[in-house]
Amino acid sequence: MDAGGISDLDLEKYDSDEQVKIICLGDSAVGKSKLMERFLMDGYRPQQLSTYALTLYKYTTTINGQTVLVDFWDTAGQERFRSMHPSYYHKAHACVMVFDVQRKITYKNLPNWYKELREYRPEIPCLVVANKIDADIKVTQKSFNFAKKQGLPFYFVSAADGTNVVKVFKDAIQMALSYKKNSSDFMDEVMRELENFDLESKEESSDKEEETQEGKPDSA
Ligand SMILES: Nc1nc2c(ncn2[C@@H]2O[C@H](COP(=O)(O)OP(=O)(O)OP(=O)(O)O)[C@@H](O)[C@H]2O)c(=O)[nH]1
Ligand SMILES: [Mg+2]
Repeated sequence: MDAGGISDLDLEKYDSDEQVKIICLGDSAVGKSKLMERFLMDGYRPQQLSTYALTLYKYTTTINGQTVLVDFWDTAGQERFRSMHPSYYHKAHACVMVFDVQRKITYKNLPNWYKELREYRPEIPCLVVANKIDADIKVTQKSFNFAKKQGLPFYFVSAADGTNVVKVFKDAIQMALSYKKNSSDFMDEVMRELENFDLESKEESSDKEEETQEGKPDSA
């Protein structure tokens, strides 16, 4: 894999018709990287290491005779940070949100990830993915209602044996493309405008004003 240069992080490119950006969210160790690797290389190497930096996985496909370049964005250690840098969401066209069926807490955290996603990208398609079903196939009989409640597509998958992995990512690409075609540029325009504001000013105004010590003489 090429190391990639700074141009890989040039977000302007996502304005062109044939490029889409798909992000992946979810707690640490749910299998985000393994799912992408499975899809892209159609191989699976169990590995304990987690990814500590941003990884861009590049994928090229042809849809309706048109070449489409897909960038899958993967980042790691998300659990520790609880939230992502805004540029991770910027100009994303679809999101794959992953939890681990073997660890309930990763399912319980989905609403947090979803809330943050919607703060930055109110409209993009979001696919909910229950990973690691190979470890216990019976979990597919359990109901995970979060996706249904939010009206999101839901998939049982396994990066280990490949179940539904291609389906999820192909669907994600399709949805990203149709989002890009059909969404009015209006929302992106608004987001761009908002980003010109100092993001912190939002926080300041919602915080209670700190008491100021200024001008107070030291009491001796
Ligand atoms: N049994 C099983 N194990 C899996 C599956 N997918 C991933 N794993 C294992 O789960 C662990 C975490 O997988 P990663 O892909 O590194 O998880 P991640 O979500 O990218 O984690 P961070 O990079 O830390 O955010 C690894 O040990 C994988 O081998 C799966 O489908 N089934
Ligand atoms: Mg990872």
